[in-house]
Formats: sequence, structure tokens, C-alpha cells
Amino acid sequence: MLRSFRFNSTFSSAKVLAALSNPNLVKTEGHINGEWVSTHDKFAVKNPGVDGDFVAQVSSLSLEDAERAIGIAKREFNKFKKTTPRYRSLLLSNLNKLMLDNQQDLAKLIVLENGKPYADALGEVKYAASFFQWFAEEAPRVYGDIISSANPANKILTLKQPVGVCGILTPWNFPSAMITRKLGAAIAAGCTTVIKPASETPLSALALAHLAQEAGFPDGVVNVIPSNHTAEMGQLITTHPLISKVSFTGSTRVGSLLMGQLAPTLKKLSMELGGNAPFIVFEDADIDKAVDGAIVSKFRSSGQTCVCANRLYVHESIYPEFTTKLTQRLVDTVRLGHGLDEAVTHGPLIHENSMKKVTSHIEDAVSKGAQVLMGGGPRPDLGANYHELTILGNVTSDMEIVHEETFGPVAPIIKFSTEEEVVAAANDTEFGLAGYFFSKDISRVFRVAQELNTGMIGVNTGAISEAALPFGGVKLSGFGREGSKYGIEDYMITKSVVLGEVN
Ligand SMILES: NC(=O)c1ccc[n+]([C@@H]2O[C@H](COP(=O)([O-])OP(=O)(O)OC[C@H]3O[C@@H](n4cnc5c(N)ncnc54)[C@H](O)[C@@H]3O)[C@@H](O)[C@H]2O)c1
Ligand SMILES: O=CCCC(=O)O
Repeated sequence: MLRSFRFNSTFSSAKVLAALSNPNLVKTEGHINGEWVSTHDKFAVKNPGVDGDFVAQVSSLSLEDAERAIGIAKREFNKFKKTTPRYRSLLLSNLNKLMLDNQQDLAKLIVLENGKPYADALGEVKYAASFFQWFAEEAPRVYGDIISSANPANKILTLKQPVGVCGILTPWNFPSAMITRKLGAAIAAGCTTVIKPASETPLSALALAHLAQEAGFPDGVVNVIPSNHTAEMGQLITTHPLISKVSFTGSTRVGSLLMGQLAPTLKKLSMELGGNAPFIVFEDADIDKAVDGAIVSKFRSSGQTCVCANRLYVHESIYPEFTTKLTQRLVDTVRLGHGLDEAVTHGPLIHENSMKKVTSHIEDAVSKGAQVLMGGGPRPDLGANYHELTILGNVTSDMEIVHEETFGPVAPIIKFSTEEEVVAAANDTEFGLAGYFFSKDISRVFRVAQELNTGMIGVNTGAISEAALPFGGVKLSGFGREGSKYGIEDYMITKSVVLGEVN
């Protein structure tokens, strides 16, 4: 059995918040036009790691507040779009620095509201800040074109212009990085923003708003509207005529709903949605490296990332060695418990619904013949949201876990015999966000990388995320690319200007 740690009262939210070095980061009100907006209507932010512990009561902004934020963002857009890329680059650099200066406190906020272990939370803060650094560097490097015309008297110019006010809708699994990957690009392009953070994790978003103000952002450029009226806020943002672009990260179900709402106003749209990542270990792989890669890819944030491996396909000739080594490595290294315990490597899941999905996937698989090789159940002794890291062997394609994203700490292992068979199985899904495979055969590396229908592929690595990566999917995993040299494009329009009589 894996070692684990019981809850210690020093991890209660009140104590952790009281001990932050920079108490100004703890904001519980909305942020519109540079002002903090308090409401009578509040919602509770729960600490997923400690039953019954609340991190904060946060103002739940109304639709009228959101309308005001959008109007202000539009007014400010008309000024902000005229600022120079160098100026916006400086704002982003300042914000990157302030995030890094406050990284320990920001990480503690993430642990409290999301549950992930402190080391992972610190990693998220650095990852989140890196998008500001990246887009600070991209902002001055946006170029238009001069194009020859069919008419010898004409020249065609293209201008890159910011798209307008951007609605940013984000999930709870990366309370900071899912905002900064969008916000960094939007600011670099010259857009203004209205951010609706997940109601599970608004504190990281509000801390960012505070730091943006400290970094010198003009009022009204970054507006944050926490609310537990999520569906109504989504409806307003997707239909509002003053919003020109919406970027959403979350489930395919909600993404598809938002896209329907948005159709009448035809806004520019980016969607980072669910995945069902295959992780393939070929017979020629370095098995120890594949085991390391599987742990990183499958169990990062206890399986709650959209790029987590969801199905592990292992060649039949190495199946016994791979499963034994994977199980042993986890038994030796994993510590389940509260994210602020330094020894802990894996924390709780976000809430009851996640626990239910994990349980139902395990029950379905076991009822159809899967074998529990490790873990398999909840840990109520630690708290309501703790679940053992679990490995299932002898998984087959009739099991739900092969077709649906678990978003939890379960690794289902499926045997395969040929490359053709495993590529077909890996592609047999409506989703296409990330995929992974391990092989030392360079021909196979190129062949399989081209054949897998996903937006991102890790070859001989389970860790792909960074600011330089064009992040995004295909099929029901969405569209648009975030981060990278492509990310800023989604926040700009290309305007063509035909100059006559220039010859
Ligand atoms: N692709 C990604 O980067 C990514 C990241 C995180 C989560 N996910 C997906 O999200 C799922 C788990 O999270 P979940 O169940 O909380 O997903 P979800 O789509 O229900 O919620 C995600 C976020 O979307 C927002 N949201 C929900 N309903 C909305 C609505 N009607 N209008 C506007 N915004 C709305 C909320 O802020 C919420 O936190 C996973 O199964 C995974 O597929 C994907
Ligand atoms: O879960 C979604 C994003 C994960 C990542 O950026 O690595």
C-alpha cells in the first residue's frame, strides 16, 4: 500500500492565508476598471484537501456587473489598441517578474483552492509566469506583409490589429496558467479582457488582477468577474456584441454549448477541450524511460490535466516488465496527502463529481474483467476527495475508461501486438488533444507521429507543456493554438489594405 499523510491542522486555509508574506494577494472581490467590487451575494471557495474547510467567501458578481466590465473593457480597448507593442511588452515583463517575486504565496493559493501539491503549484506559477515572458517577447515581433498585386499599379499591405475585447473563460485545474496563456497573448496583441475564472478557483485569478495593477496595467484592461452564476456569465460573454473573441478551456460538453451560443454573433473563438490521450509503449522502447514518462503524463495533478495519458497501450512482449516496474516505482515514490505537506507527491481530486467519475470507471472496468494492480479505491481516512493512484491491467476496448476521459489517477493498461493495430486503436476516439509514444526506431517515430490524430505528441517524453509549445487539439478536443509563436494570432485580425497608384 502507498504511504500517505493525514491532515494536519497547520494546513487549514485560515492559518495558511494568515502566514502569507504578501497578504495583499488575497482578494475576495471582483476587479472592474481597477476597482475592487464587493457584492452581498457570495460563494464559498472550498479547500479540496480538507473536509469542511473553506478558503474564502468570494463576491459573486451579477450580470449587471459583467455588463459594466464589458463596457469598460470596450472603452479601454479604444485606447489600449493604440499603445505600442514595446509598452505592452514592458507591462507583461513587469507582471512576469511580480509573479516570480510572489511565487511562494501564489503557489500556496493554488494548493488551497485546487489541492495540487506545493511543488506542482510552484511549477504552475512559473509555467503561468512564463507565458507573460513569452508574449512580452512576441509583442514587438508582429509583422504585416507587403504583397504584389495582380494589378501593376497596386500594392497590397496587411496590418495586424488586435481583435477587440476578449472574454476568457477558464477551468479549475490550472487556476493561474490557463488564464495567463490566454491573457499574455491578448495583452501582447493590444486587446482588453474580461476574465471569468472557475468558481472553484477564483483566488489565483484575483491575485493576478492585483499584480497586473501593481505592474502598471491601465485600469479596465484586465477585468476579473468571479461568480457562481457560471452558465449565465457564459451566456452573456458568448452573446455580447461588444466582445469580439472568446477563449475557453474546459470540457467538450461546455465548449460545444458555448460555440452554439456564440454562433449568432460569429466571434473569433479558441477552444481547448477534453482529451483521451493514448500513451503507447512499443517493444523497442527504453522501458525505464517509458515508466518515468507514464508517471509524469498519467499522474501529473493526479490525472487532472487535459493532456494526461488516459489509456496506456503496452506491447504484449514487454507488458509484464512494464506493469511490474510502473507499480513498483509508484509504490516507492508516491505519497498521497495534503498538498502543503512537503513529503506529499499527490493531492486530492477537486470535488465529489471527480471522485464519482473515477469510481465508476474503475467499477465498470473491473466488472468487465480488468485487474486492479495497484490502489483501486478512495481514501476517506484522508478526506472525501482523496483517491489512491490506481493501475488497472488487462483492460479491453469494451470498457468505458478507454473511451471517456477519466480526469483522475487511474492508469488503464491495454496489451497490443502490432503497430497498425495500436495506431488504429489510439485513433479510435472522438478526441485528439495529446498523444504519447515511446520507441527507439527513428522510422517508426516519424511514421507514428504522422499517423496519430492529435494536436500534440510526446515522443519518448511524458512532459510536453511549455510556453514555446503550440498548445491545442483536433476533433472534439477543440481548435486554436495557445502559447508559442502562433498564440498571438488568435487575438489579432489581418487587415488587407490595397494601395492604388503606387507604381
Ligand atoms: N483542454 C483543456 O485544457 C482542459 C482543461 C481543464 C479541463 N478540461 C476538461 O474539463 C473537464 C473537467 O472539468 P469540468 O468538469 O469542471 O469541466 P467543465 O467544462 O464543466 O468546466 C470547466 C470550466 O468551464 C466553465 N464553465 C462550465 N460551464 C460553463 C458554462 N455553461 N458557461 C461558461 N463557462 C462554463 C467553468 O469555469 C468551469 O470551471 C475534463 O473532463 C476535461 O475534459 C479541459
Ligand atoms: O489541462 C490543461 C492544460 C495542461 C497544460 O498546459 O499542460
